[in-house]
This record gives sequence, structure tokens and C-alpha cells, in this order.
Amino acid sequence: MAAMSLLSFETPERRRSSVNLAEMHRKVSQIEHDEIQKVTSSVLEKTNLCPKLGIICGSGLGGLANEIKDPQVIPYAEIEGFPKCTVQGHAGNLVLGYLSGVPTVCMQGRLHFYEGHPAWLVTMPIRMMKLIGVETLIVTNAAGGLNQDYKSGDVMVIKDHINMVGMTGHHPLVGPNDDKFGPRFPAMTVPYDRELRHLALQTAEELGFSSFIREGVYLSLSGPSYETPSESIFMRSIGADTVGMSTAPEVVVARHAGMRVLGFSMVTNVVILELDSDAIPPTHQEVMDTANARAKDLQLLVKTIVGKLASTL
Ligand SMILES: O=P(O)(O)O[C@H]1O[C@H](CO)[C@@H](O)[C@H]1O
Ligand code: HPA
Repeated sequence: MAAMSLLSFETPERRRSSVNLAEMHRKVSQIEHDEIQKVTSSVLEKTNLCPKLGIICGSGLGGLANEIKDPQVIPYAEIEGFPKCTVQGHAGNLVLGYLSGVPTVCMQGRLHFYEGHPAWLVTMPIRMMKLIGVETLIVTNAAGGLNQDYKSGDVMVIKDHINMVGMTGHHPLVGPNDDKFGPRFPAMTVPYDRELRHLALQTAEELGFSSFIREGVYLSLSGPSYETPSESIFMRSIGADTVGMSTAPEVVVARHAGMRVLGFSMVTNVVILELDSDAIPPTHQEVMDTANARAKDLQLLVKTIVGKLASTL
């Protein structure tokens, strides 16, 4: 009887539907490939710059793009196939030019999963960057401090991440692997480059930033709701120091493509771990205001690090 019911799982319909699923993945993968090519061609039509460095600006951190010399600003709306930015604090421009002398492409505004984009599309700009020559990526984000020693306005050098969105199946590399970018099973043993992290910490010290610089682990959620106290206690207990709704998927795709990555979390609010707390709940306005208040320091830090790296990029 048990054998019968097991066998009955294998119906012709089921066989057909798994074939269809594979076929659907293949078609989706072709669409992804075509979309990335379209976006890349559209960017290349608009610029002669060959950027070596890519930067992604987090919520309220778009001012970093203003540090770029001889800027060419391309609104995402003018790039064929590039989705719109719908989140406040994400201007939605690609800024190309020179940061500390290094040819750079900067995303002034990122794409998020909670905006309704599938994981591959959220990370599509990383592949576009790779195709136009980028080998090193600097990511920044606004994040909640789960580590209760952290204060609003602290800047954390990301030493590792927990890709919780990816762990729930919304992983940007799901589907047929595109060998042109990287292997089927990329290692994530050292997602954030050791030398770059060391350089970031050393530079922060030289700039007199020791009182607010940290090093820790970032956890990516899908959002858009902020976390409950019990979720926060759980995330802290598994080793996360900051939490946000971005970054890890981008970094996974960058590492898959062999890029070196440096990441910063700007702590914009301290996450509430207490049940029924009277503390003021987080808002996106608070996130942006805090990010803006500390943005200049992060800009100086990134600019100085890039200046030190200039001859090696
Ligand atoms: O990660 P970034 O884009 O910096 O922004 C963070 O701030 C927003 C929430 O306030 C979310 O988008 C979260 O991810
Ligand atoms: N949680 C999630 N994402 C965030 C937070 C937060 O507390 N602050 C800024 N982005």
C-alpha cells in the first residue's frame, strides 16, 4: 500500500510540470540575460568611461556621488530596461566620473526586493558594472543596530553577512548558472575583502573616527516591515550586529563575478529588543536624517580609502 502511494506520486502530469518548471527557468534565464545586455548596451551608448570601481549608495547616503569629479549623471529612467527607484533617499541616478582619480560608476540609489523586484533584478546592476569593467565594489547601507553597544551614527565595516533573504529561497543566483559571470557554486568564505577591511579600519583611525567606527556582521531581511522584538533577539543571537533590507544579495552576485567587495553599514537607529517597549519605533525619516547627519564622514572615509587604492585599481 505504501509502495503504491509512493508510486502514485509519479504521474505523467507531475513529470510534465517538472519539465515545464525547468523550461520556465530556462526562459526566465534568457530574459535575465537579454535584460542585462540591454541595460549594459544602453549605459555604454551614453559614456566612454571605463570604470574600475563601483559604488552603491544606501538610504540617505547618495551624497557620496557628489564627490565624483567630472560627473556624468544618467537618470535610471534614461537607461533602457533599468527599473525605477521608488524609495525616498534613493535618487535613481547612475553617476560616472572620477573618485580620487579612479574611474568610478556610482549608483545613487539601489533596488530593493521589497519594491517588488525579483532577486536577480535587484542585483542586475552589479552584473552591468562587471560587464563595463568594474573589479572592485564598495557598498553602503543604512541599518538598524542589533548590537546594543552600537549608537546611532556609528559606521560599521561589514566583515560578514547573513543573507536571510537568500536563505528563504529568494537568492539572486537561483536558475541556470551563467558561467560567463562565475561558477554554479560560488564560495562565500570571505565575502568582504580582508585587505580592504583592514585598510578601512586603519584609515578610519587616521581620520580620527575611532569613536564611531565598528566592525561586524550585517543581516539582510526582505523588509519592508521593520523587525519585531522577538525577530531582533533571534537575529542578534545568531551573530548579527546590524540589520537592513539590502546589500547581501548584491555582494553575493559581486563575489560570484569575482569582484573584491568592501561594505559599510551606517547605524541609523538602535533596534528595540524589549517587548512592549515605550521607546520610539523606527521610521524611514529617522533613518534618512541620521544617515544624512553622518554622511560627510563616511564620504571622507570612502574617498580617502579609494585615494590609497588608486594605483592598484
Ligand atoms: O539598505 P538601504 O538601501 O541603505 O536602506 C535601509 O533603509 C530602508 C529602511 O528605512 C531600507 O531600504 C533599508 O534597507
Ligand atoms: N531594520 C531594517 N532595516 C533598516 C533598519 C532597521 O532597523 N534601519 C535602517 N534600515
